[in-house]
Amino acid sequence: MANQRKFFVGGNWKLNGDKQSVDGIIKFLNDGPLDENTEVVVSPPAIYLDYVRGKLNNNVATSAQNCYKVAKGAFTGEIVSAAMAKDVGATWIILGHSERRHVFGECDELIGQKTKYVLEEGLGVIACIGEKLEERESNQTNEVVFRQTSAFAANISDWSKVVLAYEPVWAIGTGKVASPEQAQEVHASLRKWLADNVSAEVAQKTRIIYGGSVSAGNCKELGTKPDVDGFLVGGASLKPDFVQIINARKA
Ligand SMILES: O=C(CO)COP(=O)(O)O
Repeated sequence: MANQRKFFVGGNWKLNGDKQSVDGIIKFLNDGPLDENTEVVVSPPAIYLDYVRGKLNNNVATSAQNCYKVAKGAFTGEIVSAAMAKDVGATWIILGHSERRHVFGECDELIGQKTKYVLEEGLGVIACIGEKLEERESNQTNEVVFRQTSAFAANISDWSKVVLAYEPVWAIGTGKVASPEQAQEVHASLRKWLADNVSAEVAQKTRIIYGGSVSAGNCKELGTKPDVDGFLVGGASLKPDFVQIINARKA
């Protein structure tokens, strides 16, 4: 029996775009057509969240790429809290992205605190995990992704608001996509981890999406795997190819 999980495709724009290019992305998303069976979320740089929400059709949700762990206060230079993202119409926050962990030094503890706060604000969390190349090569993939998932899980009371994004660091922005078998293997292990450590129901219902060099060319095959419930897309989400990725499961 096919699973009941709705396919989920997120576009993480990272630190890219200006009003002109953002208008181009909004146009191809509004023109679509987008598969109604796919939940679509785009994550512009925080400064464009309000602008994008104002122009984008309602069949695409918006997300911040990160946020601080409290709603407001004396945190000069922080760019967005979940409360502020919510105020401009966002419904999701990406947390624990590889670039937050490895470029900006965010640790599991801080990511966990952010997770708790975002869920308390009533927003969804796209919870990112993934191993580095040397960790994969020394057979530590499961150990790393289980540790990262566990730090999220300790702060999650309602898994219906969470999508788990497996993004192997070696595949991000490199053009080296995980094979469908590699993605399926880790996703299946993560689902088993959820069954063993959270509950069978959460394991069955939680979307586990794949990120790392997803393209119009490789999305269909990845999307045939039973535990791949969608994608988190970087570079290709800035191009019209993103529509093909959203429609990956359409015949
Ligand atoms: O980091 C990613 C999405 O969050 C993946 O980026 P790329 O699709 O550019 O490899």
